[in-house]
Amino acid sequence: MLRDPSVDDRVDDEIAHCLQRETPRSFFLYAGAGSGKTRSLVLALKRAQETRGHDLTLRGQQIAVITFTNAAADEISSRLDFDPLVSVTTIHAFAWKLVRDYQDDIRSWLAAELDASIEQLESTKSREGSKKETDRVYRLQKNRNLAATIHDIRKFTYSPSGGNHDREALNHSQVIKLAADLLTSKPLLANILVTKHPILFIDESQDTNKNLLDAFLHVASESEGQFVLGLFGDTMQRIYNDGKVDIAGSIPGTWATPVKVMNHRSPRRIVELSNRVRADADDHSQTAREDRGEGTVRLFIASVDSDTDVVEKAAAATMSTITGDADWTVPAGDDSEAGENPAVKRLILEHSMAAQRFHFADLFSALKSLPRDQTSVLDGSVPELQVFLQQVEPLVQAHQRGDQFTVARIVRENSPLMAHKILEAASPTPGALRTVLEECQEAVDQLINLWSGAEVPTIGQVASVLDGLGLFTLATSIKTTLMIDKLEDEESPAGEIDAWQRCLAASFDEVSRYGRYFSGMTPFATHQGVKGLEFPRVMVVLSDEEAGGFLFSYEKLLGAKELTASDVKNVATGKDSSVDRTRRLMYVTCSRASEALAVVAYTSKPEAVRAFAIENNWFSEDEIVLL
Ligand SMILES: Nc1ncnc2c1ncn2[C@@H]1O[C@H](COP(=O)(O)OP(=O)(O)OP(=O)(O)O)[C@@H](O)[C@H]1O
Repeated sequence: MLRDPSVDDRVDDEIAHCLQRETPRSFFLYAGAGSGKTRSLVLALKRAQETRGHDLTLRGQQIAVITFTNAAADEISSRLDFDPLVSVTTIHAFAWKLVRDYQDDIRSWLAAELDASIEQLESTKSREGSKKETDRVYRLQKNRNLAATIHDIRKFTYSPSGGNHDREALNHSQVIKLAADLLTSKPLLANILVTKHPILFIDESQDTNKNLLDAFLHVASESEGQFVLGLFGDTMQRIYNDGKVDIAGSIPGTWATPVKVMNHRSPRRIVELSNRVRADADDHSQTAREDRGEGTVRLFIASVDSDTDVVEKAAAATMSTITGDADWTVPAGDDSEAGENPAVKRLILEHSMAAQRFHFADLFSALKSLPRDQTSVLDGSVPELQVFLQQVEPLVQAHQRGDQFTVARIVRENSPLMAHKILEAASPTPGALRTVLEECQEAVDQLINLWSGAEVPTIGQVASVLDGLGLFTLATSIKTTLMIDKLEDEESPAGEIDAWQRCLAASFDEVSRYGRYFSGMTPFATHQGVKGLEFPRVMVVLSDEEAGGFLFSYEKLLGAKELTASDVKNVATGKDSSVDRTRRLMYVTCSRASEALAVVAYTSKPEAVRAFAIENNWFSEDEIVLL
């Protein structure tokens, strides 16, 4: 077995060769988890800076890099000392920069899109009065209005950070589709791309929008010898549906296809498990570095109806005993709960599983029932809750640690009461100001008083006190809910108010926990959210029942549940099946661990999962613990 850590250095040399002016060649890098793809990407850019920087700059050309997130773009730019030779952007920003000057083309494209959409909406009527039908009529009208006036729009706009809903603003998916369509249909635009950016790298290419990726592949094939398209990524880590299935199968024979084999992140046992998980999807197998050691993996199997706190605590304790690493458990005497042990990253499939484990489930399920777009609920930015998260919570905490300076600052900066009282005092003499401060202090005391009993107050109790005192500004929906509560309306109110009533009935602790979870201050992360990251101790929690989705099924992957007829059909026709998707997710999660890995599987058939794990050589008998 090859275990020389520098074995993949030749891959970097091969990529550097592809970038030379005399021998430009597109390439697709085959590289699995932890193989140092980012390092190879940055190294390639650095070499291009040295060999071609001067020449490209003279011609006003730039190397372009497309990343998956803004954070990744910043990281790469900073590693290159923000050299203007390299333009690093997300896909949306790149697409818009490419097309924004072609306003007439944008207009014709949008007009054609609208016509197609109108035609489709006209031919798909639903039942009169149904939500679907109301929605259809609304969209039809909106599209007809826009189509009728599109020629009056002087300039189309787009903002990668979103938020602009004006008539002339394009949305995220339109910008991607527009760029893809124009790149394939307008040779001029493709020429401009190639002239401006003779080298284009795409990071995380497996999750890059398939239409746009196909457009870049088209440009690369038309401009061979003048343009280098470099694809980085790992097909086994494709986790969004937007990505292109089987990129590897679309790579022309003229491209370079270097392969990295070393995993620099994980110890031998974890690399071996990742190889096994991957083996049924393709034949890429990795080698672990000698100096990463042996590492530990365990599969804990529990029945679906188990108490998750008990199971996961027991799994962590067992990991601690086996590895001799005390960080798997919270030390005795530490008052943080087991679920909050920051040393163990717990990977859950859905936010609701974190809500359950981190105790904000009542609030979260109430928020999820709000009849609105769920984006803010699922990223922690629900506007109505910000007063609790940004004002009440820090104020109470500052008070509890005796930091009156911070309490005063929060009130001064945020309280309408303070501003209002100062205005009321006709001439703000020092005496009048003192009175204002005393009144504010009284309001703060009343708020703090809610925490003096044995019980933490509910969100509703806090809101009610704020409402009465005017200390901080409450959102209208919360004020309305409080008012309805006061009226003691006999009829159960529907929809939004009902959801807010349930939110207000939750303990204030839940809102703090909700805030901490979404600001990344807990050990929980979702399976999809940890792409690209690594942690020493990882606990992967598999629980289809709790996740409640239909896209993934660990029960099917682990042999506890039969494939459905459509799964069988998908497999037979080479289509992506739920087992394929789940296997990729399992590969991503397990390969995050750099020291030890615990997989906790909740299943309806513990024995079947155990048999599957042993038969497929994922885990040996003594690596499996039935809980
Ligand atoms: N040649 C190398 N020598 C030493 N360490 C390396 C090397 N390449 C990468 N590493 C280290 O290995 C780890 C994994 O690297 P990196 O995160 O870049 O891999 P990746 O291919 O992007 O992984 P993934 O696809 O799993 O997110 C990092 O800690 C990185 O610092």
